[in-house]
Amino acid sequence: RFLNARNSVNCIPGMRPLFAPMSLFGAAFGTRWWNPGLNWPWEWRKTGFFNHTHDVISLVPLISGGSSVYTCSVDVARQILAAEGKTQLFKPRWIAASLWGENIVAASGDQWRRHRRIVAPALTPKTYGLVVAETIAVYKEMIEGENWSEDKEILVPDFNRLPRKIALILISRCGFGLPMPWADTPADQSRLTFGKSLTIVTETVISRLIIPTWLYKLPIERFRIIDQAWSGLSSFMHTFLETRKDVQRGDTDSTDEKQRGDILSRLVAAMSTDGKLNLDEQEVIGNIFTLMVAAHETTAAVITATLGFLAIHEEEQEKVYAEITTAILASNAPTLDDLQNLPYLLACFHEAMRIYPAGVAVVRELTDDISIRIKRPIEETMVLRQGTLVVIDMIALHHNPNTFPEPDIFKPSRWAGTSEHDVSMFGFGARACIGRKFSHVEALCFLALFLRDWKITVPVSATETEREMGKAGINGLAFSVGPISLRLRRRK
Ligand code: HEM
Repeated sequence: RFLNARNSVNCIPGMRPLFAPMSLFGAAFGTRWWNPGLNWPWEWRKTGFFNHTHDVISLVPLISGGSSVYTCSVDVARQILAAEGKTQLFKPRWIAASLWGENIVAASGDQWRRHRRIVAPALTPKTYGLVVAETIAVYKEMIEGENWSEDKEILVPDFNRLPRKIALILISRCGFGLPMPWADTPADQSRLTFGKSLTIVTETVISRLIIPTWLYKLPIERFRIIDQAWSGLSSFMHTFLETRKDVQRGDTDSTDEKQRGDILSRLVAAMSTDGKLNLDEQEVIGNIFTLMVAAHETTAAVITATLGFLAIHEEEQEKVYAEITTAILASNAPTLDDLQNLPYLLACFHEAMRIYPAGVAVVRELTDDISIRIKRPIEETMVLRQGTLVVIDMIALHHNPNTFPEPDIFKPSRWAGTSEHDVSMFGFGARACIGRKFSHVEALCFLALFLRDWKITVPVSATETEREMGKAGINGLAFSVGPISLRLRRRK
């Protein structure tokens, strides 16, 4: 079995652990020398890929799980993903489709093209204008909801929960027209709210993929709540869908609703469209869920990381503060145009995302042989065989000293002059992130408001905070910094 598996990855050198990372035992044992576990790209970021001397390695498990090929090279990633849209690349089926229904993230080939053509036109300047307006509103709701209005100085433990809440509210309101409030308390105490259900569901996506469903039926309180969240979320989504269908059929008088043109409107409209741009109900549910998860966890994780780094690096924070006060001086609240005048803040956001890339792996299955040129350990052509599972390891790639010298150091200036379209943390080629602009607008607007009003510091030493951030891992489907505490001091 082992020899066959090794041959399937063309005998490329690499790791030979007992279990594949994405398998029940592999995930359960965590990262050990004999078991990479789910978090190995982070834990071994300094030494992986034979100390970054190899562009491509293989991972062949000795006992269970499939083999795969990993790359840490931007150049190799671009070569592989250049085949996107042709027939050689597929998303593995287990990625997301099995949980909720076919969707833009999980689909391949013509199916993917159909989903992308339906969803992409919903992300327009009108949407981004709404993101700015709602970010300003949610920021105020946060200050009131957290009772900070009168405070001069505040210590916020587990700061990570705030960006998570903000990002969830923003994608719900701006993408799906769901008026999610800051205070998320259920009318009926025995039921979970939509926000709580979605949070639990996103936190348990990976375990849901790995652990058999019958285990959740055991009389264990934690499993009962998880099960309740999954079934509750499903009925919430069907309700949203029915409501929006009524609106589009004209059963309600709300002109606002009818003119919305958001992601949900486009998905629902696709249900009554014939031909190539049609979606069935399960596909609409699949897309709602996937977009909500893809949008909120990623952006939230990077906002937290950005604030963590700026709290540690006061001199960078002061540079950003000077930029913010100049850029939004004229107005009390930033506009979409003002956000273009915050290049250094954007560079800080990108640098935090490079160190903690929220989209942690880009995974494809090859349906045909592909030849690639590699540089390390020697320049040569390498053939990746049909059937190979290829993982573009976004942590190794963004910590590769050959591409990013001194990769552990927070250095926003390294992004100076990079076009925002070329930022590798959002993926490559035809399937690069559809929400890049959404995430930029949301993050810049929130960070500008927050850093304009508060000077942030770390309550423990900088080294200790970096260590807290470094307890990073996959949270739901996004890679995210560990929980951090921040001290806020009002600027004026
Ligand atoms: C910091 C924030 C974000 C990061 C780091 C990020 C990262 C990524 C990456 C690396 C991919 C490529 C995955 C692949 O090729 O397999 C991707 C795809 C995608 N992202 Fe994002 N993303 C972010 C925010 C968002 C937001 C805000 C949305 C929605 C509004 C979104 C929706 C999507 C979708 C739908 C895809 C799949 C596109 C396709 O396959 O055609 N993402 N993202």
